[in-house]
Amino acid sequence: MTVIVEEPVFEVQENSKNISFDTNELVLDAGFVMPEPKLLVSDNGFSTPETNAFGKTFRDYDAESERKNAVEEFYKQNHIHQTVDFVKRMREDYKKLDKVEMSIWECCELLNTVVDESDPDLDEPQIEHLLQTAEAIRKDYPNEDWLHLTALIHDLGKVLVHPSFGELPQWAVVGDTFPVGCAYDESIVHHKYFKENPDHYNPAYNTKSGIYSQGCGLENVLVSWGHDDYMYLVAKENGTTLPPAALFVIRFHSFYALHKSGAYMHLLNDEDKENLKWLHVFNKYDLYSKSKVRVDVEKVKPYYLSLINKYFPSKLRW
Ligand SMILES: O[C@H]1[C@H](O)[C@@H](O)[C@H](O)[C@@H](O)[C@H]1O
Ligand SMILES: [Fe+2]
Ligand SMILES: [Fe+2]
Repeated sequence: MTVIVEEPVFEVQENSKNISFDTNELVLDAGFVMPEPKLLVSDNGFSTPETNAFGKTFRDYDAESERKNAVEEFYKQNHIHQTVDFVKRMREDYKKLDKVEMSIWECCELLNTVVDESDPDLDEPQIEHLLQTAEAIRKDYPNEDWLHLTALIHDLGKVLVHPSFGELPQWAVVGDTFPVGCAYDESIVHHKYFKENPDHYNPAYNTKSGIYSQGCGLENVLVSWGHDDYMYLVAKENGTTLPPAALFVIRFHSFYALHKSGAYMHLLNDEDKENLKWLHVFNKYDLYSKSKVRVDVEKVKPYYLSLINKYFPSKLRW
């Protein structure tokens, strides 16, 4: 599907500081010119902070903090209730997109009241996180406007907690995601609570590949239901012109067992492996831009409105 013009030169350097990126280009047969992420070391890039706004290291689910117990209780509920049946039901219902009609920006504004109970690193309203991520990535990738918009919208699916979107409980909306229908990898946060999930005892679902086959492609894998898959469906069904890598990033950005721990690689196909490179880039900004520093919404709004206009219809079905 993709034609590689130059050898990929991307590599992930987890612990590096002050890294920025340059790009080579990939040409898609669909006509979109897809850049290839390339890692360069420079002094101008986004530097990843050592600690979060609470003085702890990022994604430390065991550190004593004011958020620890609530986050653990969130994952307990999430791990007990995300089953194959539940995911299938949610996908069926939400792919109808019959709940609401609104623009992307209206949806961003709706997130100004939503605080994510699964997140040990942030207790700010979600609109802050969207803008912080987008502005951080924009500095390092000034020419990749599709990536700026991807960052702006990646968490919009969290509106599922809103009454007009079905008012789903947080365990069905936020938090890390993982495949259902096969064994839960040990690297998943608070893994022990899967013992209370009925699928854990189903022999069809509890082997390494479960109901899937080697290399089947993530497209064919059911992933726990939440804001990622929902926003992917919304973007795709409303005919976005964002490139495939953007849809992949939106759909799998919470799948930390894959993009951080390298689990479930046996389910990926070649296209997934290409797209994963952009997800690694994206994750750095998604995670480490979380802070108490606010973005001036009115100042940046015209820029993001122009991107929304470029890649989306003015009103979307949600
Ligand atoms: O708590 C967070 C939050 O819900 C994010 O939106 C999600 O993408 C992350 O995977 C998760 O760790
Ligand atoms: Fe997210
Ligand atoms: Fe995010």
